[in-house]
Amino acid sequence: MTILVHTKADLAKARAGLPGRVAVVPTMGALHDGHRALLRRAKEIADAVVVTVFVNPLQFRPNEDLDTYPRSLDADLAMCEAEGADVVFAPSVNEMYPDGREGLTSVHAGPLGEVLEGASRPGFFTGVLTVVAKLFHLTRPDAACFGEKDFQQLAMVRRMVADLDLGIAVEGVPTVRESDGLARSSRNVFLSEAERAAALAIPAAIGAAQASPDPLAAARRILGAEPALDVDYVAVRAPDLGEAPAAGPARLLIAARAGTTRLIDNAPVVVGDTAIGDAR
Ligand SMILES: Nc1ncnc2c1ncn2[C@@H]1O[C@H](COP(=O)(O)OP(=O)(O)OP(=O)(O)O)[C@@H](O)[C@H]1O
Ligand SMILES: CC(C)(CO)[C@@H](O)C(=O)[O-]
Ligand code: BAL
Repeated sequence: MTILVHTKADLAKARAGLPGRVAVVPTMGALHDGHRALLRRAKEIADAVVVTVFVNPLQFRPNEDLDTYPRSLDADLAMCEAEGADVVFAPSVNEMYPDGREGLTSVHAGPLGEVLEGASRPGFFTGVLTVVAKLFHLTRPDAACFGEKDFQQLAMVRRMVADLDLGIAVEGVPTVRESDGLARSSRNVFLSEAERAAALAIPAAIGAAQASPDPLAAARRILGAEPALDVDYVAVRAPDLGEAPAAGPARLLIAARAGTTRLIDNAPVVVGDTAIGDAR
């Protein structure tokens, strides 16, 4: 049976009763099959699983979708129950930030926090890392599961855990997709039929990039052919998100807006592999 708690005090009591190794799955709720994969992985690598459900205001800019972000705690709880999670921590904003957010001590994200998502959403990674650090302290996990869909976030959490010697095993879970290739995302519910059709240019760009010795050009070509998609960035970087290699394994990362909905995706690619044909 899954225990639902809303306060840090009740979380501490529930945590004290958990046996063995504990894995945490931090989420913003509106759980879907991508989250389900994280819950299942957590179950495999630990004896007990804590899920956090918190739409963190600290990582939203004033013009972003904090107020409209989907919230569905009852359904989230049902999924956590079905997947055998032990505890769900769903705090209020006041519980997490009782002294408000002005002047809050925070985790500085470093240079990697300034590029890609960090360039498009200034302050985003400070907001993410600060709340993740708080959630780690509150849940005291041995392991934590994050999705590769948010690839830069996964890299930044790994970096924080290493730099601050947090001693938590960070587990990356591959991106779960719809049958047509679109990455599962809580924000997909906002897409109209036409926007959703346009969004398919993102997995199409990934497919073309993976089949080309010049992944960036191939992805740009596909994205550029979809006028209903407003591309924020398309980039090839090293697998650790450093500078792209001249040749060899790399990561393609895409962010684009379909209507007002911002979508991100990424995948492994190989730069300069002349053995693979270019799908023009
Ligand atoms: N399709 C997916 N496959 C694997 N992991 C995912 C997927 N979608 C989300 N996750 C992971 O779930 C965790 C919680 O993410 P979050 O609650 O923000 O969901 P989300 O679908 O990414 O929402 P949004 O896309 O609106 O930001 C993160 O570690 C995220 O990477
Ligand atoms: C890690 C996280 C739960 C922090 O709010 C959020 O960024 C998310 O859901 O990916
Ligand atoms: N999934 C990352 C959280 C966000 O977009 O705010």
